[in-house]
Amino acid sequence: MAATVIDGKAFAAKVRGQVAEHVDRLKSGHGITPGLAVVLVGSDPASEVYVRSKGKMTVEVGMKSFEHKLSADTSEKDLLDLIDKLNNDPEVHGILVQLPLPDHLDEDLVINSITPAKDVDGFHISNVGLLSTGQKSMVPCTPLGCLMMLRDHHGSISGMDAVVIGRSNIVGKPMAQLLLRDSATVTIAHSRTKDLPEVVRRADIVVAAVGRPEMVIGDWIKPGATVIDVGINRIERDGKTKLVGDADYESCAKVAGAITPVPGGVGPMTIACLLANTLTACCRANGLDEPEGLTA
Ligand SMILES: NC(=O)C1=CN([C@@H]2O[C@H](COP(=O)(O)OP(=O)(O)OC[C@H]3O[C@@H](n4cnc5c(N)ncnc54)[C@H](OP(=O)(O)O)[C@@H]3O)[C@@H](O)[C@H]2O)C=CC1
Ligand SMILES: Nc1nc(=O)c2c([nH]1)NC[C@@H]1CN(c3ccc(C(=O)N[C@@H](CCC(=O)O)C(=O)O)cc3)C=[N+]21
Repeated sequence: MAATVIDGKAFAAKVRGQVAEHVDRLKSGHGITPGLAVVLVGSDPASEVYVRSKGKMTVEVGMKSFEHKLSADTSEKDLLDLIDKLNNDPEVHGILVQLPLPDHLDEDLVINSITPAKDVDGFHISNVGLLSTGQKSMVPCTPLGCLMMLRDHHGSISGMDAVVIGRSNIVGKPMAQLLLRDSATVTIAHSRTKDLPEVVRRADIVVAAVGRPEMVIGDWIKPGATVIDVGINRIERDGKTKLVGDADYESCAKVAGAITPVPGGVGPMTIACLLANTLTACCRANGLDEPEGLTA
């Protein structure tokens, strides 16, 4: 049986529709417009495309979008000054600093200078600590998007065996925390994991966040398992540039019960969750009820 394709693009459109309804209500009922500031340092073409599409969708759901493009040689002080300004700007409810930053900038220092309440990426140490202790926090967008799709597909993931491949601070680790919070039995695999195929074969849920094109193959997948493919890799094939995930879609889809495609899976959900987090941040900042179903 071929796997069910989890349509992240359609799901993301639905989430953005819900966000837009809430934004409407905030505007008409309270005279408040949520605002998202995105900071891009340097001119990586892939990042520029991504920042532009975020800006477009931010405006589409009725929010204010503030884009700050800084040159690649921006000093740490100038970047920190900008973040300080955004931290204190009442029109800005969410701040995202596009990663990775150029090498001369200290990523941890920069991220931790964002006011936790405006940290819509959920990368600030304070949000990381809150999430891992089960307290209310800002939840990282990519893992949140993955969790929404898993909950939607399975109803509950309680008691399921989940393997997360990758242990980065932005995807792997927060993903594992969220799966654990929903009572999955979680294994985190990484480059030092012994016999990765065997570890993956035990999983009812496989989240691939490795950054290696089509590394996870069908032979590793337990029949009927759900494959969530976080990978975004641009590769050359037949003289064309192509976007592929960290899972080999063709072979995995033959064995899995459900799978997310690339493009059209986790990526669009990430942006939808960024908008949902901005809405949540705006509601919290104004002492209003948080939108239901849009937070973890
Ligand atoms: N769809 C979306 O919205 C997003 C997609 N991405 C994509 O997700 C992927 C992962 O991103 P990110 O977490 O930032 O990547 P990182 O490079 O920060 O982390 C990759 C992780 O994969 C592990 N790894 C690398 N090679 C292997 C291997 N051969 N076997 C097992 N584990 C391995 C690394 O292990 P170790 O720690 O031991 O080095 C590391 O923990 C990328 O393709 C990225 O483009 C990222 C963010 C958002
Ligand atoms: N502070 C920070 N937060 C991030 O969340 C963050 C970041 N930095 N740096 C880069 C990564 C990557 N990322 C993506 C989000 C959406 C798509 C996405 O929408 N992808 C489309 C395709 C886009 C295309 O065609 O290029 C899809 O998968 O369908 C991709 C990648 C967020 N990241």
